[in-house]
Amino acid sequence: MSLLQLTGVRTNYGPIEALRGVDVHVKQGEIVTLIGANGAGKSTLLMTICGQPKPASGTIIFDGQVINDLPPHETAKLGIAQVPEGRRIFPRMTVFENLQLGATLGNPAHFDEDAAYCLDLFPILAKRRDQRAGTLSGGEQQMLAISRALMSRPRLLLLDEPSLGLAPLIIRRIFDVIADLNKTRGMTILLVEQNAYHALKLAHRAYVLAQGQVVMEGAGQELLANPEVRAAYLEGGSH
Ligand SMILES: Nc1ncnc2c1ncn2[C@@H]1O[C@H](COP(=O)(O)OP(=O)(O)OP(=O)(O)O)[C@@H](O)[C@H]1O
Repeated sequence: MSLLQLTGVRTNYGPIEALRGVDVHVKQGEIVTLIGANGAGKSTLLMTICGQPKPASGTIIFDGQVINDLPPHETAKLGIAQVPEGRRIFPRMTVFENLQLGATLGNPAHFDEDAAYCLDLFPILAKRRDQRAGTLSGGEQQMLAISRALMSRPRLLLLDEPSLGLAPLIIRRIFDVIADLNKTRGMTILLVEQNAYHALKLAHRAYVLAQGQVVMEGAGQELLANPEVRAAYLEGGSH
């Protein structure tokens, strides 16, 4: 059974139909990637799962429960954590305070262990522990955003364009960590990426979204080798 199952999901912004009947599922322990051009609806899909905006129709089931009508704080309580595009860390708070905030939904008994885990995962954050988050580089902020999400021990991690605007070396580190979280912690991950090469390489399965609809799906490696995918999303890209 899938941990997450979207069936016929439609999401509108007023007259704009951002999702037009999307079927996507994610099984426990999988990395699933969504790729697609700007405006295809990828971010809307992640946000709809979290509860804002709400789907106009269709069904979203998480661990056997229909979550269509749940607001973001309720989906977060169920174990869905999102690292949004643009990171949205708290710039005036320190690195450590950001981690503390991320842990508010978690079990306080796990705090020390989880903070140590994150600071070990990204040693640069340990160095910057008492520094205001707004003074970090883009890559460090992304590492903090991922760490903050991990502090609640999510059952499903949603990552929206984690490589956006980062240098190639940092991108590699971020993708290594995503792979490692999945391998060593069994973390289930739904990843939205413009960087299709890295994202498809990493994914067990992937979907291509265009104009609010799934137009292709398959194993990550299969889509990576697909001539249409290569022409549309890979050739000329930086990887
Ligand atoms: N808050 C909003 N209000 C109105 N329209 C929106 C809003 N957010 C997104 N849209 C529109 O919904 C459609 C899907 O946008 P979305 O951001 O989900 O796409 P995306 O695939 O994530 O693109 P990008 O890679 O540029 O973030 C686009 O037509 C976009 O202009």
